[in-house]
Amino acid sequence: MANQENLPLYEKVWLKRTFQRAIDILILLLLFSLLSYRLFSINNTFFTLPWFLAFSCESWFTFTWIILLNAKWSPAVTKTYPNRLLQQVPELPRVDLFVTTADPVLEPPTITVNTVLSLLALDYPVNKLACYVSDDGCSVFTFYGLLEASKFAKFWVPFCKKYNIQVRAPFRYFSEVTKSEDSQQFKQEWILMKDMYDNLCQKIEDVTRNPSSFQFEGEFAVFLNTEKRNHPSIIKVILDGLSDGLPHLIYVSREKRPKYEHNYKGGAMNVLTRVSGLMTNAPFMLNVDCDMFVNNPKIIQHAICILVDSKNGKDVAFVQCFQQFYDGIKDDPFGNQWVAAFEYIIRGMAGLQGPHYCGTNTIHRRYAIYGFYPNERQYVKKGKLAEKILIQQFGSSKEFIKSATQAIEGSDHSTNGISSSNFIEEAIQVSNCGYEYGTCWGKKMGWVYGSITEDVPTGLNIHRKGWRSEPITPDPTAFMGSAPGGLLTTMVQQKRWGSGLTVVFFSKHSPVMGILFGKIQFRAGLSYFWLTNWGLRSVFEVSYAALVAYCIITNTNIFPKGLGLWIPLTLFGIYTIHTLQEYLSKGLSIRCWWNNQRMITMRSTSVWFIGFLSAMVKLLGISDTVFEVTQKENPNSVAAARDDADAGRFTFDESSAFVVGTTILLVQLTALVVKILGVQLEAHSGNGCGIGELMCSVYLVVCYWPFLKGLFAGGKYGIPLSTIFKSALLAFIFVHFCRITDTRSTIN
Ligand SMILES: O=c1ccn([C@@H]2O[C@H](COP(=O)(O)OP(=O)(O)O[C@H]3O[C@H](CO)[C@@H](O)[C@H](O)[C@H]3O)[C@@H](O)[C@H]2O)c(=O)[nH]1
Ligand SMILES: [Mn+2]
Repeated sequence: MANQENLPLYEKVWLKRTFQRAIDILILLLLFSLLSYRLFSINNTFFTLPWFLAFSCESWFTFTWIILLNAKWSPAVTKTYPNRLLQQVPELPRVDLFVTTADPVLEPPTITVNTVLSLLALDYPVNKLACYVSDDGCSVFTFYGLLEASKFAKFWVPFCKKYNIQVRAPFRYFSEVTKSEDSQQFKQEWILMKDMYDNLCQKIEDVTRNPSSFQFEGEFAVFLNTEKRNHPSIIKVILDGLSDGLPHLIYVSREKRPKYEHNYKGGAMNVLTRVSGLMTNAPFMLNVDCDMFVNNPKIIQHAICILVDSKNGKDVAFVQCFQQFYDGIKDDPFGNQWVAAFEYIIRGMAGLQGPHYCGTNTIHRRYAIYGFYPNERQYVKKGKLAEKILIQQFGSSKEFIKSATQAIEGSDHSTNGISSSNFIEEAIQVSNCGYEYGTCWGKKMGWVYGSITEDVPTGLNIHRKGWRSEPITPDPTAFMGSAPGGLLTTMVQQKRWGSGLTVVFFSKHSPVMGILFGKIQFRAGLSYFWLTNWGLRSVFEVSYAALVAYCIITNTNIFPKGLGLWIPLTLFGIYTIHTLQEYLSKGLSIRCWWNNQRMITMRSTSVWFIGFLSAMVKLLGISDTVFEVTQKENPNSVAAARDDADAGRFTFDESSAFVVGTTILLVQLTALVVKILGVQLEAHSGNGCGIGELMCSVYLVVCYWPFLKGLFAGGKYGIPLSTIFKSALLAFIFVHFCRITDTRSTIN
């Protein structure tokens, strides 16, 4: 006990994964052999378009493998010691809590209410917390829900603390029943709480069901005649942090006007940063999406261990918690629970400069968000910032500049001291559309604009200044959220990532620029490619899929024959065993592994490709991309939805998201039919299509099996005729193209 003061608040433990490293290397060697085979097979007959395509794609796959191998090479786990915190730190720092919501229909207010309740009940000194909710939907129902929730919180928070409840999001907590060993008094209070919670949900449900009968009076009057994309700033202090043993709770709906870009979530986060800067100005800020409730009430203490550690914490800009999901469908049919990716990639990045910023479940250092370098504070102090520069950087609000200066100078334990009477006035000013005009917000500091995956460039902008980040995985899990519940929602989300990440790849925030002109370490920058390449990757995967079909239809080959065929075969075999082993060793099932494998193939040959194309259209300045919010199920009905027969089944609609996938499938089917019927073209000089091409094509059809079933099924389980028609047309054009290019080469 005596020497507790010298003990670190957190430690990094390196993991040994010798076996996996060996397999990774083996796969790399096989990839190199395949490339060498290609090079050695160049001669007159082989230097053709298919050869060139195969060589480019395989070079790309090798490059991708190097990226992955590098990212996974030195995994680490970060361990935190919150018990030491209280002994070493005289006073815990303030933390501002940010929640974003954007649409009361796609994100039912009950979800946001539950997240907020779990935040208000955090195990952290109440006077050190303030919760800010950004509502991009400008919905009176969200506001109403929060207002009602704040009344319930007066009972809920003390109840959680009295009985040391772990899960403090009521919908989740009440989904379990009380145990027989619980005391009588507890049971009584439990029933009372449950009644109150049910009552709260009922009230919210009633108003959302009958929007027309809502009375826009008193507090709610400002919402009258507002439109989602055309309204003034609305800021309301719901809880003032002075009484009731509850943190501040502030509702913020920033101004929106049709002529102004609002920059989606990034814009909302920057407004929250400024509004909170005025009021509480905490040195640290937690940000969560509206569906990510707190599952471990001690999470802030864990994160603070890292951020205030005097030895190793000074250059940590943010602490990232894994995204984990509740009530996930069994065996992850849509591949959106990300268990393996987090385990292998994020842990790997932890051993480098740190994980990328995932957009939610993150505790940020305000100073880093303000665009400074890790050791810049000392210079700032000496130099005294000129007012003119501050206005250029932070905008014209004098009060905000005062607060920012305090944050920069590191007077962590003081608030800005703005009086509550002029707070609203100033807060409205900093959340107006025009405020950021001519400032550094969204460019050099804060949440970075320009991509619909705002999180990645924002994290890159921080890492390129030399900051590090740390992941934490406390037990119990820090936060839990809802994964997309269906195929379409998953595909829409993946399309957004494919598009947004491509834009990042080609922007000045790309990892290449970070390595060349910033302070991103080489290997950390390389590991970022794993993410920013998602869209780009699809171009090669789609080309390869097309190439295989082309070979079968025109009776040519790209794979070696005879002994040489063993190279791709071994590669495929070892890769399969390797990924399977990764899943099994994480306790995941074979089914889950397969579901993920086929989803990886499906998304990278369909929606990522659409995302890539839309990013190109945006980069060429033809049209902009839109952030499509992920549909969240009403928390009170999730469990029921999971039980119904639909859970995990593939359902389709007319969305363009399905056209590319259906085309890929039709093209492969055509190729296989051509082969089976024996109506291929005559092979040139004995180099006809072989077993390798056929196996690839069959593998693709197996991956696309749910689509194949969809071709024949009816109702929502079937692919709509219009989609099939569009895809058939595209497939026909492709097959026709194969035939004409081949005739030409025969004539030559
Ligand atoms: O104009 C907008 C659009 C979205 N959001 C909020 O952004 C969050 C994320 O949106 P969601 O539709 O849930 O996207 P997901 O694909 O589930 O989110 C992942 O990907 C996003 C970037 O694409 C990140 O911002 C998220 O943190 C990350 O969880 C939600 O709280 C939304 O309310 C806004 O505040 N304003
Ligand atoms: Mn989400």
